[in-house]
Amino acid sequence: MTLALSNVTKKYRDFVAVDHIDFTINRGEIFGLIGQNGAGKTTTFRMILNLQDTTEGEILWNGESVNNLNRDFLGYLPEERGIYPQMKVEEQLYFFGELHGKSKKELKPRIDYWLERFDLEEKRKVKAETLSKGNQQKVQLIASFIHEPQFLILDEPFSGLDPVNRELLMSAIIELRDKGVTILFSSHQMDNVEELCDRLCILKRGKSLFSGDLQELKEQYGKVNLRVRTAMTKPELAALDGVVNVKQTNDGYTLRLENETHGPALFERIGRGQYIEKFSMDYLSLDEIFKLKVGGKDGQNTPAH
Ligand SMILES: Nc1ncnc2c1ncn2[C@@H]1O[C@H](COP(=O)(O)OP(=O)(O)OP(=O)(O)O)[C@@H](O)[C@H]1O
Repeated sequence: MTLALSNVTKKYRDFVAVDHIDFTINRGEIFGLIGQNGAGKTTTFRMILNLQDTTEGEILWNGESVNNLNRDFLGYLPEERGIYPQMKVEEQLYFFGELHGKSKKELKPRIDYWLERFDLEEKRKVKAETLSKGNQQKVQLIASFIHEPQFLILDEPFSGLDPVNRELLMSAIIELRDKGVTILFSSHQMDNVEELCDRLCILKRGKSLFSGDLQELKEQYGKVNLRVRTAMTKPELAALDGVVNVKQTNDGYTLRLENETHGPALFERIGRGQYIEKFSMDYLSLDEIFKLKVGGKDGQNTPAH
């Protein structure tokens, strides 16, 4: 159950929206596709969904071109939300399940389960338009996988959700993954990508800047975030050897280092042999790496060591 993109390219006349990208997503994996607005994510989804042709390259599901497959193997939660406002919640879910060839009998227990799981049981008989935005989103998410697809594309599934619903969705997505569903996930909120994905692809203007393991990406940059609580002032910290910049936080300072080899010497200098309440060397967050990579000229920004 593998999705494999090789050399996938989409041109609109002379404009290259997706430029020779490659990645593979394995069964039971959540794979992140990230990039700024216009980077080519939706175009990539549309080619996987076979709603658009590739200009070059191929997209295979278990070794077969997606062009030759019936679309029932996949589910899609698009970024633009759309449910039928006049339809009742449960009618809506039956409708989407039946579109993919499932019977009412097959759908009933799944609909019961997911409405209960998403705290929507008492809303099942109400029209979708009367639901709050977050509840509409939960219904749309259920609709995207009610036919139990093997492969699921989730585009910004968390936008507009409160923290409790975010957690609910997070655990539902993990549950689907654990059942063996292959998931392609996109979000502009990097903390969500970081929490869910082990592997990812970063797009910039259609080109892949990175495709692979998130931990390996972090290791390329090293533990260059030093979080410290100290009586030293910001200018004093900024003047230390190996420190690129200093940010004050509500819990001390975060120092960006040239590279992690400066750690021991900084520990000596900042601690001065005294007890030190907080001194931790951390990897950059995905959000920080994304800004460095995508903000770099033509994506050529490389780690500082
Ligand atoms: N039908 C089209 N004709 C011409 N250009 C298009 C067409 N569809 C998309 N594009 C262009 O292709 C590029 C990639 O668009 P795409 O929608 O894939 O980006 P995205 O990464 O999904 O962005 P967002 O995060 O804003 O949703 C953009 O520059 C867009 O203007």
